[in-house]
Amino acid sequence: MAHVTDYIRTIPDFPHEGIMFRDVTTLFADRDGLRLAIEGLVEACEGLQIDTVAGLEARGFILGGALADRLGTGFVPIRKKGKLPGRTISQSYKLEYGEAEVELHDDALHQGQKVLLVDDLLATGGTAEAGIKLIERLGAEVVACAFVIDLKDLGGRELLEGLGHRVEALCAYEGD
Ligand SMILES: O=P(O)(O)OC[C@H]1O[C@H](OP(=O)(O)OP(=O)(O)O)[C@H](O)[C@@H]1O
Ligand SMILES: Nc1ncnc2[nH]cnc12
Repeated sequence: MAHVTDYIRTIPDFPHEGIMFRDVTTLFADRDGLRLAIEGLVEACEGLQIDTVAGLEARGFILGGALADRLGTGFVPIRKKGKLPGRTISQSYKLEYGEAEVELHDDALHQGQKVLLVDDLLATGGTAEAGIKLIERLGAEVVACAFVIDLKDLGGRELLEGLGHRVEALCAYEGD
């Protein structure tokens, strides 16, 4: 039986020397691959009590929109700085190959709302942690963080679990 890793391409030295870039465009482009990813995430998150799905730009939008539809919720985008038109809150963070800032509309979530946070890939966990901070600053609660890929060597799972969060991932890479 096929696995999501069958559809994920590795491109060495992108965007910098030494980075093994796990490219999910080939997963998303294939109808069986995309379905495997969405079905896997639905299965991993089934039974969770959630009110909405939040996705991290950009690849988390592709998965998050489909997942929200399948789980019967709306979708809230957490965007890179300067993209959201309304009043925002923002959070800066470090990632495997740089620094960035993400934003959330300040009325996108409300007190007590239960949120599933989705992205394609967990590396250092910096992006997800920034997303969690934004969600929590609006008084909402992150019920779980779901990813297709866990880059185990980079410690993202330990970071998020250490903060008390449930982490779901469909596949892992280590030992690059
Ligand atoms: O766990 P971390 O170390 O934070 O890294 C993971 C993040 O890095 C990638 O996004 P990237 O910032 O490259 O943006 P993109 O999706 O817009 O390409 C990936 O899609 C995650 O969002
Ligand atoms: N190695 C990697 N491949 C793809 N996306 C990433 N985001 C952070 N690290 C990454």
